[in-house]
Amino acid sequence: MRPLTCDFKCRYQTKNSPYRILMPFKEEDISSDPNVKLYHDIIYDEEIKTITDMASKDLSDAEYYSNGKITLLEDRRLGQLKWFSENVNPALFGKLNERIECITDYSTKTAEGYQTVNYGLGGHFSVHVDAFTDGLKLNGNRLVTILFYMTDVPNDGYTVFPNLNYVAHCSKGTALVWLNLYLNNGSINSGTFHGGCPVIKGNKWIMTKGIYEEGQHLTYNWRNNEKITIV
Ligand SMILES: O=C(O)CCC(=O)C(=O)O
Ligand SMILES: [Fe+2]
Repeated sequence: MRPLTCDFKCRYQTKNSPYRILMPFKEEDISSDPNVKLYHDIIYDEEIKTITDMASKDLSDAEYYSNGKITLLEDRRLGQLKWFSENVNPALFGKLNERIECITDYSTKTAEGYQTVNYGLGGHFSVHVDAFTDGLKLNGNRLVTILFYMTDVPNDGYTVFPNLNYVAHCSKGTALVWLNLYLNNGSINSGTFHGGCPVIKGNKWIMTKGIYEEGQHLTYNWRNNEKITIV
C-alpha cells in the first residue's frame, strides 16, 4: 500500500469555472510521473444506477487483446462488459463528458465510448498498459484513461500500479484519471502499467473511457510517431 508522504496533496479544484466554484471537484494527487489523480464523488449514485441497470441487460464476456488478436483469455481478464456510445443517453453521457473535459482539460470529441465492466467473484484484469503498443490508430493513441468506480469493494478488487507502488481502492463515485503517454513525444509511460486485482467478495462495477491524441493541441505531432515504443 502506498504510504502517505509530504508530496501527497488534495484540494477543492474549481478550474476557475463559476459552477465549480459552487461545487468544486475533490482532487487528490497520486503521482506526477505519470500524472495520476483521484477525483472523489465525481459520478453520482443515480447516474451509476442508470448505467449499471442499462449495462446489466446486455453484458458480454470481456475479451483480451494480445498479439494483434482479440480473444477470450480468462487467466488474463475475467469480467463482463458493455460499451455505450453517448447517443444511448445523451443527457447522462453528455454531462459526464463535460465533467471529464473540465477535470482533464482535454476534449472528448476524439474519445472512445464508455466501457462498463462488471467483475463477479474472481473477476480480474492482469497488468497491462491502456495505450496501444502496436501501431497508429485513426485518432492516435489513448492519451488519457478515466476509470470510474461504481461500487464499493472494501478489501479487494483494487486497481494496482506495480511500478508506482500504488493501489487504488474501488470506492463508489470516485474516478482515477491518468496520462498514458509522455506529453513531449507521445511514447508510453511504463509507470501506467496497471491491473485489476481479483474480486474476492461481492462484485465490482467500473466504467472506463479513453481520450485520444487527435485534436488535443499536443506539443508533438502524433501522426509522425510511426512506431510507438514502451519506454
Ligand atoms: O478493473 C480495474 O481496476 C482496472 C480496469 C482496467 O485497467 C481497464 O479496464 O483497462
Ligand atoms: Fe486498463
